[in-house]
Amino acid sequence: MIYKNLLLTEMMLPIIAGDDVKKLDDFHMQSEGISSVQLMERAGKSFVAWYEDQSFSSVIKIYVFVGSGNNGGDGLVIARLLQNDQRAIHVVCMEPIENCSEDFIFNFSRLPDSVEVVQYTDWPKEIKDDSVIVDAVLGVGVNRPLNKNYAELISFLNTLSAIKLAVDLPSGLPADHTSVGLVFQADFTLTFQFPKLSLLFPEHAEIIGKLVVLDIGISESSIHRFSQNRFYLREIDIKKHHKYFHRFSHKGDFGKVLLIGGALGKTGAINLAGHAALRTGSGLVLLAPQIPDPYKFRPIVPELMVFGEKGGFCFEEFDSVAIGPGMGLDVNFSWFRGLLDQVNLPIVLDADGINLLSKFPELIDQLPVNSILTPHFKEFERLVGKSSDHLERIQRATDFATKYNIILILKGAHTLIAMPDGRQIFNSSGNQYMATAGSGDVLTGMIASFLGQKYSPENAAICGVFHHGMAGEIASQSKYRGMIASDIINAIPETFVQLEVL
Ligand SMILES: NC(=O)C1=CN([C@@H]2O[C@H](COP(=O)(O)OP(=O)(O)OC[C@H]3O[C@@H](n4cnc5c(N)ncnc54)[C@H](O)[C@@H]3O)[C@@H](O)[C@H]2O)[C@H](O)CC1
Ligand SMILES: [K+]
Repeated sequence: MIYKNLLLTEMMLPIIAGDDVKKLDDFHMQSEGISSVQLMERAGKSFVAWYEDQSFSSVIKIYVFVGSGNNGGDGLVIARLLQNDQRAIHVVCMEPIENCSEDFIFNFSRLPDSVEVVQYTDWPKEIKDDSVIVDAVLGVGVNRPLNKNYAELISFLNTLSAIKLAVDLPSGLPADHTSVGLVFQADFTLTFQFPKLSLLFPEHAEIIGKLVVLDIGISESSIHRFSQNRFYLREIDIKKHHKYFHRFSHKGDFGKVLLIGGALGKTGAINLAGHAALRTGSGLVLLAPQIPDPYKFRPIVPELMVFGEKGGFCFEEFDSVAIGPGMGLDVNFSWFRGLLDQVNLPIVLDADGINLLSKFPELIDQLPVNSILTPHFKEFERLVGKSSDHLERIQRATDFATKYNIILILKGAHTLIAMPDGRQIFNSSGNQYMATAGSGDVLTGMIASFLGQKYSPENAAICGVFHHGMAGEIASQSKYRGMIASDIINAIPETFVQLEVL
């Protein structure tokens, strides 16, 4: 355990390396006194429990493809548990049974006669579109490129429009790094206990489909023994990162936020950030648009105030400051350096605030400790250079966060929060509909709001990222691809209601 200052209860679900899964299973089995067959049974059961809840559970034909290891063993448990009078289950084995793992062989012997079994080499390669395909060929044990039969099978399955489910990992996908080869293309990936790192990579979006993490009863304390520095942020983690207010709390406790940005033509950005800050609970929000006559600026809602005074910002009057949304790059170096010189509390830096750091890298060192940077991939690339893949990108994010003692939020699907102590936290909330103009400005406003409410920078980052994703999920339930950033803002209050953070 490398983060000794954190209690187990303060930590999130660790994402452990594929190579450690076997060690984790062994440790768990020893400490809980259960056998590997029992653990495999739990994996199969959790898969089937999920399956029976899906709209496609009424499909009659199910094909289960099994490899020689324990992923294949899981497939056999699934085949047995799915079997009933209404369904026809076909198991296709990639290897001769005698070459398979012990637990595979045991579960093979438990298959009921009603399950039809065929060797891949004898299989006629026919599947109707109204079938379900369960891919239990390879899991975390994949250790070499696919041979001819495996490649042929996966290429064929990928052409079909049947519903495709991957057990633990889409076959062929390595657990911890980017795939370069052929991989099963799933509609759903049902992964056991914790998401494997590669399931969080944008390169694999097309092959993972919808990601579901199934609990198979391995305790978090067992998983923590193998934890390195990667965690998965889920709904159950959020409550403990929040502050609570009481009847006697006053406007000051909820914080006074200053948002600097909004050049001509881009004032919407601070409007969105400001509105989001209010909806996140800020007491007072002032917008400082970077236009010739700030008092001509019309805030999006009357609760927003405008900061238009000449002669400096008096940062000590504010509980939090965010710089960047819509600010533009037409900013002079000494003005920007002056801002960073004056401010002595952690700030949020977004968009053009980050682009300015790329333009004037000598200012990176001037960021107050624990400041929060929220780049998307392109802004991050401008800051640190191109990464060859997501694995390299997240490493660079961590290097940056530790080197400069800041929190770096790398926005995207499964947004990464890179902490200055080296932890990498991957977010679970959010969806594709959030990729819309102004979504990032909303996040900035939310994080600035939590900072202003005197959350620690770490908690402000965690709560901001999670609530933002959750608000996106809520808003998209009725808007789908027509969702806009303002819809995300309007859904923020509902996130607090659903999480019972009141
Ligand atoms: N705690 C858990 O998450 C549990 C996971 N379970 C499942 O077990 C697999 C891992 O099983 P393992 O036997 O270690 O590996 P695989 O089944 O993925 O594959 C190993 C098998 O395949 C051969 N192989 C490797 N690469 C290739 C290739 N390119 N082509 C052909 N064959 C290949 C290798 O030689 C082995 O023979 C995990 O993913 C879960 O699904 C447990 O059931 C419960 C606990
Ligand atoms: K699989």
